[in-house]
Amino acid sequence: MTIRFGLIGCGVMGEALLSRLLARGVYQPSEVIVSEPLLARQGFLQQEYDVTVTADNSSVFALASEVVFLAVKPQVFSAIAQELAGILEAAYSPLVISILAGVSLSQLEGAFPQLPIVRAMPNTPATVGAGITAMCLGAYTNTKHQQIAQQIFSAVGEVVEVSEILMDAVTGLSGSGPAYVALMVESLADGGVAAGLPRVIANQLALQTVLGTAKLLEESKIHPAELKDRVTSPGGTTIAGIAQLERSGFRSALIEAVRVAAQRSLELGK
Ligand SMILES: NC(=O)C1=CN([C@@H]2O[C@H](COP(=O)(O)OP(=O)(O)OC[C@H]3O[C@@H](n4cnc5c(N)ncnc54)[C@H](OP(=O)(O)O)[C@@H]3O)[C@@H](O)[C@H]2O)C=CC1
Ligand SMILES: O=C(O)[C@@H]1CCC=N1
Repeated sequence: MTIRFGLIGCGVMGEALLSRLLARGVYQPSEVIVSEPLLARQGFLQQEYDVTVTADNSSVFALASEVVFLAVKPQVFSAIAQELAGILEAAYSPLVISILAGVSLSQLEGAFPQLPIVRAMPNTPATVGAGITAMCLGAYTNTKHQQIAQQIFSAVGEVVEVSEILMDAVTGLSGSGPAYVALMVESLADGGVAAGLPRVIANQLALQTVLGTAKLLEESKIHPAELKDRVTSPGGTTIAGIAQLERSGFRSALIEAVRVAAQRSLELGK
């Protein structure tokens, strides 16, 4: 079978995408080639997913007919672009999808001249099919490329299309956001332990509180402020907790976290 999908860099996000694409049957293992530098990691990926594995990024470009998906760290982007520059003319003209934080369409189009490019920002809940991806389309893309990217990211969750100028803000919010939420779950559980709960129970209560609240907001479509008001009894426990959160700058901390992460995304592309 022809190789249709090439993945350059199969770490946390690459593997999350790969496993779901295979599980959903978007690509068959025989249609996929993956490049990874470490022998041990190559062995694992080959065994686990039965895909073709290589250490040579140029083979990915030479063999993948439909999509080349870049999932390396932004810091190695220029090295990879240099490495691939020589082979681009001889290869197919695959759709290049990049999930590299901060790396712009113009940088990608400079590295892969005339190729259709999609810049995207998924997030780690993609691993369980509950991610959200924002994407924007490069100058050489057409409807078919848009559909391919939609199909790939739909396999791991929701997809929104945004203009490129918003991609750094997306990165600061939904790209990095799972880490903020994980920190919150951990801290809520720690608070429970501080208040006397056994750790296992505290972890379960914290996780389900975040999950349940997200589900309630999603299904009821009520504004978060309204939900907060519904929980907050006059003179009760919740308003005491909220007053403390406000004294500690909780909202401002989250607003600044997203803003600073967006700024960092912008810097990573420089
Ligand atoms: N983690 C996240 O939540 C998200 C990450 N992203 C973006 O996804 C990209 C990947 O992030 P993440 O998966 O977390 O990072 P990882 O470090 O987990 O994955 C990157 C992988 O690329 C491999 N690699 C390194 N150099 C090369 C090379 N020259 N050729 C091929 N493969 C190489 C690494 O191998 P080794 O480890 O041996 O160096 C590693 O397995 C980043 O650009 C990031 O901005 C986007 C959305 C969310
Ligand atoms: O921390 C990072 O740079 C990457 C991008 C978004 C999530 N992780």
